[in-house]
Formats: sequence, structure tokens, C-alpha cells
Amino acid sequence: MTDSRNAADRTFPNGFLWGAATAAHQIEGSPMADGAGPSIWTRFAHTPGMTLNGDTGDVACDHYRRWKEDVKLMKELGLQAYRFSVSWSRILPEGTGRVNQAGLDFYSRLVDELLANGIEPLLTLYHWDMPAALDDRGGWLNRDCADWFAEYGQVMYRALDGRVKKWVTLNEPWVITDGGYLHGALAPGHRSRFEAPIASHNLMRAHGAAVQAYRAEGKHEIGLVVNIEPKYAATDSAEDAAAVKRAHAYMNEQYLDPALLGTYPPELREIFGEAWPEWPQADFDLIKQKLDFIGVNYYTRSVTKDAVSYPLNTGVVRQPSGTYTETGWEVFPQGLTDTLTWVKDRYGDIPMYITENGAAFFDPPVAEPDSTGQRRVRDPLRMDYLQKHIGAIHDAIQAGCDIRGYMVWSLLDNLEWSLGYSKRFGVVHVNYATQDRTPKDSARWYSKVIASNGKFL
Ligand SMILES: N=[N+]=NCCCCNC(=O)[C@@H]1[C@H]2[C@H](O)[C@@H](O)[C@H](O)[C@@H](CO)[C@@H]12
Repeated sequence: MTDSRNAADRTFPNGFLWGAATAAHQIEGSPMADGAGPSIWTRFAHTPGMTLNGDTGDVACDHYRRWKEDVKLMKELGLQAYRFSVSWSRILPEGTGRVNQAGLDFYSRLVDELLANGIEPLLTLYHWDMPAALDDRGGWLNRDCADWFAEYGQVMYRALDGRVKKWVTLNEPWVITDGGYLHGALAPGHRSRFEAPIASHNLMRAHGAAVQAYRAEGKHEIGLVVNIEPKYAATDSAEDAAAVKRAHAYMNEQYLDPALLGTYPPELREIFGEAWPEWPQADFDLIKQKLDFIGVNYYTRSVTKDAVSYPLNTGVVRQPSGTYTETGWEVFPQGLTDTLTWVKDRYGDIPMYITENGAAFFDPPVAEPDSTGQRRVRDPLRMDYLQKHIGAIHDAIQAGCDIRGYMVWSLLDNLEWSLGYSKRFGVVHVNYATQDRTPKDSARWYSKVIASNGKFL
């Protein structure tokens, strides 16, 4: 755990915001409680074969009922901020129109409890759980989704803006599209190279419409959260260099370019060919809205080679000397520094938050008591991952990046989408049989990092 650099050098800027992140469907449970409507994940997870072991979000971490206990835990850990998402179908059970006040009340109570405990809420409007009723109307393939999403955003802005001062429209449009519309591993489980560009473009239109709606209502900050995975060429061949350009355009530029530059990278037409539509300029005018920050979710890099694959014709080269997480992702902290400096160099000095960073390593299903009788979970690999990645952020700040905060993924072990409960990302262990929460060693360590504003690194 020791680091060659002087610990004193590791202090972060005053006001740097230290927190943790979760998402509604991954932790809440009770998906249909109090008048909520089904989401595409309620539907997808209950479709046989779609998730590991048939795992669903029916219970998850039971946060919908244990929210007050969980805020108390956040306070004990010394979190300064908490990034969470709202389940759209709790607020608008049919996706538009009728508001379910009980759903709105849940999030209002949660926000008030966070504020009462000195924890700043960061609210994500969409973290993958579209109301099923809207999917029945075409979902992200229907251009009306921009109006639907703006309407939902307006309901939330009017209810919570002021108590919530940092809003996020979408979480990771790349994963929504690649997983939900191209490869089918995520809800709604489509597999179409023709649908993927349409869903992706409409997601960005919806983002723009929600930001426009915020500018009419809101008085604080709104941004977009993207996952960025830096691509490194496997060899110095021209073929691998071209593969890197394709992979980088597809995963990283495809979302920040339209949002911040009002254009798409040219490689997308090469990748999708006849499946890449021509978009009207009015769409780009809608998508490109002034943003107050960009949220960067960083997990890993990929060493990329030219290969036969669909649709990118790229492959990922496993690194023999690399360390890999339980999700098969290489531990590569330098990739986070490179990512942050790339965003700054390409898009300018926009403020950034690391809105997700963390790792799944094996943790036991039950937290056993140690010699003191206290339940304990030793997670040295996760601590090492976090220490190195927080250090990488400090390097990016030293390189001139305007990084405003860090949200560890995740506060709690939770439902890892199609992988069910098989992967544990939490700094707090959840015993799914008893719902007991146990801060892991990484949580105890993170508390010290927060209290020292990074000096403890
Ligand atoms: N190969 N490969 N590359 C890594 C690409 C990462 C894409 N997945 C994410 O970023 C998801 C994000 C999501 O917000 C959260 O809801 C998920 O629980 C975490 C953990 O999976 C991450």
C-alpha cells in the first residue's frame, strides 16, 4: 500500500468532494412498491435466462426500506456526497403524465436525510431503468423519448432543485446502447446494428432536451456522466492504430463529441456503414447544450488490436503481467490520468467529477467476526485499486485538470445487472440473506482519505 510519492503531496484541492455512488435498480428493491410502475429491468430480469441465476432487483439491498440506516452509515463513513439515481417509473408509472406522489416522496425524504447529515446529493435522472410503458412505445428508438425525458426531468427539477444542486441527465449512454441495443446483454435486450445508432442518438437528444428543461427551471448545475475507457495499441502496426481509432470513437468520442462539440467522430460511419443514419443539424443543436460538468466513470483500459469482430473489427489483448478484477478488467490507474487529460485536451477546461471508480474483487458472502467480535471484511485488493486510482486523479489535477470530486463505486455491494449478485463492488459488504451491512477495510481506509482530504493516501 506504500506509495513512492510523499504523502504530503497528495492533498487534494480545498472543497474536493468525496463520496460514493449507487443506482436505484441496483440497491433499492421493492420495484413495484407504493404505486411504482415496472421498468425495463423489472421486465428483463424476470425474463428467464437474462440474468445470472435468474437474479432480480426485487430485493437487492432493500434500500427502499433501509434508506435511513444507509444514510446513517454514509455519515459514519464521513462521506461528503452521495450519488444516487431516481427510478423514473416510481415517479411516472406510465413514463409520462400521471405523477406518483409516493415515489416522489421517497426521494424527497432521502434528499432531506442526506442534507440533515451534511451529505450533498448528486442525482442521476437515468441509470438504465426506463419505464416499461415507454419501452412499449419504442423506448429510446422513439424520437418522442426526448420529450418524455424532459417531462420527467421537469417533474424532478420542480420537486428537488435547490436541495439537489448537482444533476446528471444520463448515466453512461454507451453502455445503455452497446448493452441494450447492440449486443443485447442488458435491458431491453435488443441485438441490432441498425437500432444501436438510433438509440444512441436519441439518448443524446433526450440529454439535450433535459438540459434545456433544466435551464428553464433550475438554478444550479447539470451534467452528463460517461464511461471512458482509454484505448492503447497492442503493437505499432498501422492496423492496430486504426483499430484504436475505431474503438476510441465508438466508446469515448461518440458521446462527448456531440454533447460538447455538436458533431460525431467520422469513424462511426465507417463502423456502422449503411446502419449509420444522416442526422439533421437541428438534432445537434438540441444535443449540444452548455454543461456545468462532465462525470467520468473510469474502471479500466483496453489494449486494442485489429481483429475480426462485430461491429468494430477490434480485439482486446490481455496483458500477461496485468492484474485483473473479478469482472475481467485490467487494473490500470495510469489510464485514469490519461483519460482526464484527454478530456481536458479535447474539450477544454470543463469541470469534471469522477462519478464512478471501483473494482469487483472476491469478498465472502458472509462477513465473519474477527478476534474483537466485530464483523470484518478484509479487501486489500480493492484498497490497493482505490489508492492507486485516487493517486492517478491527483496526477491529473497536477497536470491541470479541473477535477471537483470522486464518487467510489459503490457504497454497497449490489445487483451487477445481468451478472446478478455475483460481483461485489461495494466498500460496504452486504449479506444478502440478512441484509446486514459491514464496512469493508476499504471503507475504513476511505474514511481516512476523506478526513485528510487525500493526504492519508
Ligand atoms: N470491458 N470493459 N470495459 C469496462 C466498461 C465498463 C462499462 N460498465 C460500467 O461502466 C458500469 C458502470 C455502471 O454505471 C454501474 O451501474 C455498474 O454497476 C458498474 C460496474 O459494472 C459500471
